Formats: sequence, C-alpha cells, structure tokens
Amino acid sequence: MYVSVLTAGTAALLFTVWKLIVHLSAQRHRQTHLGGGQSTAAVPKLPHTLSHLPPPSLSPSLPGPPTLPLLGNMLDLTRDHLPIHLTTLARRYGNIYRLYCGSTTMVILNSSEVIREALVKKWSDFAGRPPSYTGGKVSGGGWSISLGDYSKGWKAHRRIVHSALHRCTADSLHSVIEKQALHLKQVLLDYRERPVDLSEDFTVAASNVITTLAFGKSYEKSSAELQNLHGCLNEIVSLWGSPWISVLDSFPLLRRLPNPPFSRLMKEVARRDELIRDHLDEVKKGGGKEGGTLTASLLQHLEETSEETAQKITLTDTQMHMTTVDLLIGGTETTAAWLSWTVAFLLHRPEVQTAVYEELFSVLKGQYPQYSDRHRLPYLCALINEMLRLRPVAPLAVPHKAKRNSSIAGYFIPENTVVIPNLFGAHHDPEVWTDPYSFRPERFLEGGGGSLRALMPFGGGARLCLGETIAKVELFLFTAYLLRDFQFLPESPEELPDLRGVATVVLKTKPYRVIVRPRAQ
Ligand code: HEM
Repeated sequence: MYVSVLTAGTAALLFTVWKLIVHLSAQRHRQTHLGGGQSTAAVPKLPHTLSHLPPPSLSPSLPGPPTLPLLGNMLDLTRDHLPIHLTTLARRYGNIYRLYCGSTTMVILNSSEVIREALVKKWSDFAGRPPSYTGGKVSGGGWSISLGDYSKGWKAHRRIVHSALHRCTADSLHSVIEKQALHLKQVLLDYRERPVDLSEDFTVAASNVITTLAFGKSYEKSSAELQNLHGCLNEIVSLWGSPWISVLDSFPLLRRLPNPPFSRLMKEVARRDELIRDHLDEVKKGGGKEGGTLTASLLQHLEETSEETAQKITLTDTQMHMTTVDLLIGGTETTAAWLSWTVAFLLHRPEVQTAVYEELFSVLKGQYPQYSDRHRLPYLCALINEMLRLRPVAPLAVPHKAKRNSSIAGYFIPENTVVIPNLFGAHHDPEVWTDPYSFRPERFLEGGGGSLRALMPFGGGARLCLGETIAKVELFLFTAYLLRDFQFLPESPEELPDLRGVATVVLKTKPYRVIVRPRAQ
C-alpha cells in the first residue's frame, strides 16, 4: 500500500514535470518560429537560469530543434557521434540552424557554401574563439593559437609562428617525413605479417615529424619520454571532451563543487607543461643557435611589427610554450587518425589499393615519390581527397565566435554567437556530392564530379589549419610509401573494421587489427 501510494505520487510528480517541460519547450519552439517582435512576456516568469530564452537579437526565423527548459539543446550536444547527429539535424532544419546550450547560442553551419561565407568571405566577422573556462585552463589562459581569441596580439603570434614554420620546413620537411616513413616501413616489416593494431605506430610517426620540427628530437615507440608526453596529451584531449568537464563552461555554479575529472585534467596540464618546459629550456640553453628547429627559429625572430599600429609585438614565454602544445596536439592525432581511416577503408575496397600500387609502379618505376610527383599520380591524390572528404579528422573544426554583429545566408548573427562549422556535414551534403556516404576516390578524377572547392577539411580564412602544408605533405608521402611497400589485409574476411568511428575533438577509428604483407618489389 505504502509502495503504491509512493509510486502513484512519484508518477504524478513526473507527469507534472513532464507536462511543464513539454509546455515550455512547445512555447519556446513556437517562439523561435514566430516572426520579429517576439515577446518574452508570453513566457512564464521563471528564475533566470530556468528561462534562458534565445537572445532577442538572434534572427527569430533561424530554425532549430525544440528545446528543453534549463537544458536547451544540451541533450543534442551529448549525442554519440555528434558530427553524424548534427548532419542528420541539417537534413531537417537546413544548412544553417541554431542550438542553445545553457546561456550560449550556437549556430551550426552544414554546407560548404555557408561555411565559406562565414570563414572566408566574412573572415574578420567570425575569426573569434568563444571564451571558455576550461579552454582557458588548458591553454595557459587563452594564449594558444588554436584557442586564443582573435586580437592584434593573437594575429602577431600566429604570423610569427607561421613564418618560423615556413623557414624551418622550407628545406627539411620532405626529408623529415621521408625518414619517418622509412622508419615506419621497418616497424611494419618487423611485424612479419602478424595481425596488429597500427594506431600507435601511426601516432609515433606523426608525432616524430612534429617533435623533429619543433625541437629536433624523435623517439622510439617504447621510449618512456614519448609515452609520458602522449599519455598526458591524450588524457588532456579526452578529459577535456568529457561532459563532466564541459558542463563547467555552461554552468559556472558547478565550478564550486568537487569534480575529480577536472582535478585530474589540471594535474595532466601541469605534467604537460613541465615536460614541454624541459624541452624548450634545452633548446634555449643552446641559444637556439644550432638552427633548423621551430623553437630555434622562433628564438631568433620573436618579434614582429604590427601592420596596424607600427608597434613591435614580442612573443612571450607562455605563447612560445603554447605554440609547442598547439603543434603537438594539432599535428599528431589528426594525421595518425587519418592514416588509420585510410587503411580501414582500403581493407573494405582492396581494388583501390591495387589501383594506387599499379599507378605508383608504372609512373615511378619502383622509386619512392617526391611530393612534387603528385601531379603525375592522380589516383593516389584522388584517394587522399576522398579520405579527407569522408572522414575529416577535425569534423567540427574548432568553434568560432562572431566578433561583431553580422549575417550568414541572410540570417542575422549577433556578436558573440558561437559558430560551429560542421565540416563532416558539408562533406556529406547530397546537394554537392553524389552518393555522399560511399567511398569513391574516382569522384576526384577528371570528370568524376568531385568538387575541390567544396572540400574543406582544414577549415578556411584567418583560422585555416596552421599545419595544412605539413599535413598535406605527410598524408601524401606516408600513404605513397605505405602503399608502395605493403598490401593491407583484414585479419579475416569477416572482421572488417567499423567505418563509423568515434567522434571526440578528433574523429577516430575504433581499434582494429590488420595484416601487413610486404609487396614483392
Ligand atoms: C589531416 C590533418 C589535419 C587536419 C584535417 C586538420 C584540420 C584542422 C581544422 C579543421 C582546424 C580548425 C580550423 C578552424 O578553426 O576553422 C585546424 C586548426 C589547427 N591545426 Fe590542423 N589539421 C591537420 C593537421 C595539423 C597539423 C599537422 C598541425 C601542426 C603541425 C596542425 C595544427 C593546427 C593548429 C595550430 C590549428 C589552430 C589554428 C588557429 O586557430 O588559428 N594541424 N586544423
């Protein structure tokens, strides 16, 4: 009896809460679809945190899914494989729609046309990064290139690093990657056709390219120093993406409560900073005189004169430190994940491996390619483009922020709105790509209908990936070397890799094993 009264009471309470949620969310939904002049008077008076209504300045007709009180569209943002979910919403709400999260309004862009309008055509309106409590904690107070907001100081920082990267890669990039590709070949030969998970080997190869460029060092997979560095960088990326931590950005009151994952994140950030400080101190001890590395190059050109004010801007120690973090995080997991995706798709379509191998062999007569050979290797380039389209490894880029009132596709976008370029969605837009979910490298061959203009895996405009050039040479040389020397086979015909993957900040494959068979040369 007691139980049934309790159950009935609980059911009544749940029903009332549910009614309230449905009522409010229907009202909210109606409001966002009303014409201008929407009145907040129609909304019941709720405490501020409960009533977070769309800012009245946002175009009222910007479409979007219904919202829940307090949560807004938070549940949409916690969905498994967010890029696929946002792309599904685009089919219903169009190529530009809005989501609410706490007091933040987000505008999601899902086609290359609207992404290009925001990031390239109106780059100065949308070059900002949203301030975030946790982002500040992992970026030394917002001093990294990737998370720093757009300002004169940020612009000078990016330009100084861009020039230093250009100087230090101009002569050596090809040979640095070539060395790692040959080292990777030896590692794969040593497996002697045992089924293996290659993800760690790809991470080591990509990481060694960056550490060689940044401070002139490369590591074996078993090196404690490398394990230490990657252990903490991976932990930071995965902890930072966890809902226990991102909730702190939207709900400041929660920052006062104990939060063990956040404490762990802070410990990993401290460990990362100590490791990087050691490396930078080593290069500094030599005064950066030995040259060749990014750090040495930066030490020699720490300043630039602002175009706008003619004032000298000097890079601080924190900015230099965060540059190394930017390159390590931006340049390791991305390239490694892309290589894992490529092998996974090739296991599904072995005839593509054969076609690339035959092209390499007939054009280069057994030689290894140079990056300058790419124009003679159209099928290899088509494979690379198709993989960048199907699995853009930074599927939602990095959030942008409107620096001033502006517009996209005719919708008014107020200052401070968060703008998410859904690159995954743009690359699966059925208006642009025939059969967008199929793996068809041929679409990028002449007359195949693939559009290089609609391909935006590196973003665009002022925030274009800083490592785009390095990444393009890496993807080309690593893929060419791997497919020239090896055939990739599934562990068994029934065990082909999953092609959906796991989406965090980086879109990764689920673990899978592969047999690597050397080609008879
Ligand atoms: C397959 C490889 C890669 C892909 C697909 C990729 C993609 C991207 C994307 C989409 C962004 C965000 C652009 C935006 O905010 O609109 C980005 C930013 C960035 N990437 Fe990459 N990236 C790759 C490799 C690299 C490499 C090798 C490095 C370093 C050597 C790097 C360093 C960075 C940095 C520092 C940023 C921040 C730029 C800024 O905020 O101004 N990335 N990347």
